Amino acid sequence: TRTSRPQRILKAVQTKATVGDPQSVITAIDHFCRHREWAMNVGDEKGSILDSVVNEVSPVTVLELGTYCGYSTVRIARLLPPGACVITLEFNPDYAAIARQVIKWSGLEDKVQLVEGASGDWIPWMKEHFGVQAFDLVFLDHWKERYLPDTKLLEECGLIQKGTVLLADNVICPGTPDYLEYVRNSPHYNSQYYRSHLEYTKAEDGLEKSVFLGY
Ligand SMILES: O=C(NCCCCc1cc2ccncc2s1)c1cc(-c2ccc(F)cc2)cc(O)c1O
Ligand SMILES: [Mg+2]
Repeated sequence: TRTSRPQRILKAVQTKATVGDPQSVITAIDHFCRHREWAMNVGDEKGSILDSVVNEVSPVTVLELGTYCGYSTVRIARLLPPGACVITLEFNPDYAAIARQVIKWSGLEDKVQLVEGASGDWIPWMKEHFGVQAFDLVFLDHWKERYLPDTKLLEECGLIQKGTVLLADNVICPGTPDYLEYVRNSPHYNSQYYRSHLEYTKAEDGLEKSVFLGY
C-alpha cells in the first residue's frame, strides 16, 4: 500500500538530514514540504517566530499540544538548555510513531517526552504523572476547537501561572475565533498577534502570544 505523508516526511529526513543535527532535520522537512508535498508543520516563517518566543521565554518546562511529525518539537527542543524539556501530546498513533523517529534522528530525545493521547484526558494528570508544577510555555497546535477548552482546563489544573506564555498556531487559518476572543478580552492575559503566513503558502495566518498575568 501507499506510504503515508508522515512516512514520506520521515524518509526525507533520513535521506537529507544528518543524525544529531536538528537544524538539518528542520531544513529537510521544510524543503520537502515546500517543493514536494505540503504538510501541516508550523513551517519556517512561523517557526522563526516560535524560535524568538522560545528564546525570549527561555522555558524550563514546555507543553506542546499537537506533535504531528515532530517538526516544531525539534524547533523548540534544540533551543532548550540542559535540564529543560518539552512534553508533547499527540492523539494519532501513526503521527506519534513518525515523530519519535524524527526526534531521535535530531538527537534531542533526552529533551522530549512524547505522550500519546488526547489533551483533555492528559492535562489533568500532568502534575501527578510528570511532576510538573506549571508550564513556562505552551505551544497550541492541535485541534483548533480544543484550544479554548484546553486553556481553561490548564488554568483549572493550576498548570498556568503568572508569566506563563501561551503561543497558538493557526489563529487565522484554519482559525480559532473563540480562543482569540477569550485571550484578547480576558483581563488575565496580555495578548499580541504575530502576523505571518500559512506554512509554505501565501495565505495569511499568524501566531497569538498570550502572557498570563495572574489571577
Ligand atoms: O489541524 C491542524 N492541526 C491539528 C491536527 C490535529 C492533531 C491532534 C493532536 C492532538 C493532541 C492531543 N489531543 C488532541 C489532538 S488532535 C492544522 C491544520 C492546518 C491546515 C491549514 C489549511 C488547510 F487547508 C488545511 C490544514 C494547518 C496547521 O498548521 C494545523 O496545525
Ligand atoms: Mg499548526
